[in-house]
Amino acid sequence: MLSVDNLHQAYGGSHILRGLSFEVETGKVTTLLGRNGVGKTTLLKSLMGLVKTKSGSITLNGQDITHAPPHLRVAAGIGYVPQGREIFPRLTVEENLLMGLATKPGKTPIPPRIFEMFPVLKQMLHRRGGDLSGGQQQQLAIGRALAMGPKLLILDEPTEGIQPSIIKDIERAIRMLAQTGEMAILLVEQYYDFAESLADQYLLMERGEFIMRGKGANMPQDGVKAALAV
Ligand SMILES: Nc1ncnc2c1ncn2[C@@H]1O[C@H](COP(=O)(O)OP(=O)(O)OP(=O)(O)O)[C@@H](O)[C@H]1O
Repeated sequence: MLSVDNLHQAYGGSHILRGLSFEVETGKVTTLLGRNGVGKTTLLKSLMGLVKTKSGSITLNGQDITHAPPHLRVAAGIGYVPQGREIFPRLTVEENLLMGLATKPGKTPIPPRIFEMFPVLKQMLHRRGGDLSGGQQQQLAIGRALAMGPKLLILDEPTEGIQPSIIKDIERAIRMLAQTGEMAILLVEQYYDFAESLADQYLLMERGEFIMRGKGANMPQDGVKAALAV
């Protein structure tokens, strides 16, 4: 589905991503773990075309998108939930969700599944995004990314600063989305238990390189938690 080959990226003189290669499969959750500042967000930004790739390639469903601008990557089927959510605070919940449909023909309805998954968005449809709690905003950001029916859903630390009950709702939603078999999910996470519970495949990053990788089910025996804590 998504295939990344020998990806390098640098900010000015500082080399951030060092030869990353991996695949993300449809119907599966791939979890990317690593401590603060190792390059996780930079990798996601490279996948979205928000920072330039120095060398290597990014292929989505056989299409080379290494140098494609962000809007074409969205049109090609990548839904992105950025760190810190970045919803539009002055727009209503409904307007935020409609923004997610910008690549679709006018009058395309908001998929009802979003409201089934996150009923609070229906209840708060006409409230301003900025008036929602952090957890509700995270649900809104995920709903907005889902509106256009992505083939690849990328989530950057969706549990950051969120209360435990909403973390459970988000976990359930991600598992359900993977099980539909309609999309691949790439999840960046520092909250180990959440990451382990969802991962089909894991990648552990340290200073712009993968230092461990494997099946999600092997995370405990591979000692990923301890490696993260070092
Ligand atoms: N625009 C930028 N210009 C220069 N350096 C940057 C820029 N953005 C990030 N960096 C540096 O690149 C490195 C990787 O940052 P990145 O945000 O990708 O890490 P991260 O693993 O996502 O961390 P976190 O979990 O804290 O978000 C850090 O050393 C950071 O200071």
